[in-house]
Amino acid sequence: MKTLVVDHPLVAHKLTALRDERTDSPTFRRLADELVTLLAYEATRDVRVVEATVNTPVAPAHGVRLARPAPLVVPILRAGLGMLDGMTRLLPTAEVGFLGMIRDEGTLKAQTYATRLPEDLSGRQCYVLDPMLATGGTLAAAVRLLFERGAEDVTAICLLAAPEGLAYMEKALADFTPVRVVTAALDERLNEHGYIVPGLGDAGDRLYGAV
Ligand SMILES: O=P(O)(O)OC[C@H]1O[C@H](OP(=O)(O)OP(=O)(O)O)[C@H](O)[C@@H]1O
Ligand SMILES: O=c1cc[nH]c(=O)[nH]1
Ligand SMILES: [Mg+2]
Repeated sequence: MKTLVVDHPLVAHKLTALRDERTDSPTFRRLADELVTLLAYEATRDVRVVEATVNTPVAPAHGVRLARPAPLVVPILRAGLGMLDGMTRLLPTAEVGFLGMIRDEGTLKAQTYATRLPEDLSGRQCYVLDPMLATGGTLAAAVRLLFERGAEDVTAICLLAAPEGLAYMEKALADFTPVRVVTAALDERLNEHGYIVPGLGDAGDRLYGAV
C-alpha cells in the first residue's frame, strides 16, 4: 500500500481551519469540499488516459482523454458525502457508487448498511472518499469489497489518517493491490475512544449534525 501525505500550504491552511472547534457546519462543508479538490489533483495522478487528437483552429494537436470505463467514485456515507462534489468537480465524467457504513462506537467495528455499486468492477479505477481513517476498519472493508468485485486499483482519499489505521490497512489489504491512500495529514495517534488525536472530532456530526 502506498500512502501520500499531501504537503501544500493551502491544504495545511484549510485543514487548520477545518480542525478548529469554532468552525461551524456551513464553513466545515465548504472547507471539506475545497480540500478534496486539492487532494484529488494528486490522487488522480495515475488516472488512465488514452491518446487523442483534436484539431485546434491552427493545426492538429496530440493529447489525451480519460480512458473507458470511467473511474468510479465511492463516498462512504455519511461523512464521505461531504467530499463528493469536490471530487466530481475535478472528474465530472466519473460514475458514482455509494457505500453506507457506520462504526460501532463500542466495539469500533465497521458495519455496512447500504451498498449501491456496480456488480462488476472489472477494469475500473476506484476512488473511495472518507474524511477519517481512524482504526482503518471502515476503509479496509470498503476497499476489500471493491477488489472483490474486480476493481483494477483503488485509491482512498481522506482528510486525516492515524498511524494505527494505516498499519491496519497495510495488513488487512496485503492480498490486494494496488491500493493508495492520499491524505491531507497524518496525525499523532488514536485516543482510548478510537478518535484521531488531534483530529477534528466526529466528521459526520460536524458536517451534518449529531443524529
Ligand atoms: O477508521 P474507523 O475506525 O473505521 O473510523 C472511521 C469511520 O468513522 C466515521 O464514520 P461514522 O461511523 O462516524 O459514520 P458517519 O459518517 O455516518 O458519521 C468516519 O467517517 C469513517 O467512516
Ligand atoms: O476521529 C474520528 C474517528 C472516527 N470518526 C470520526 O468522525 N472521527
Ligand atoms: Mg460519525
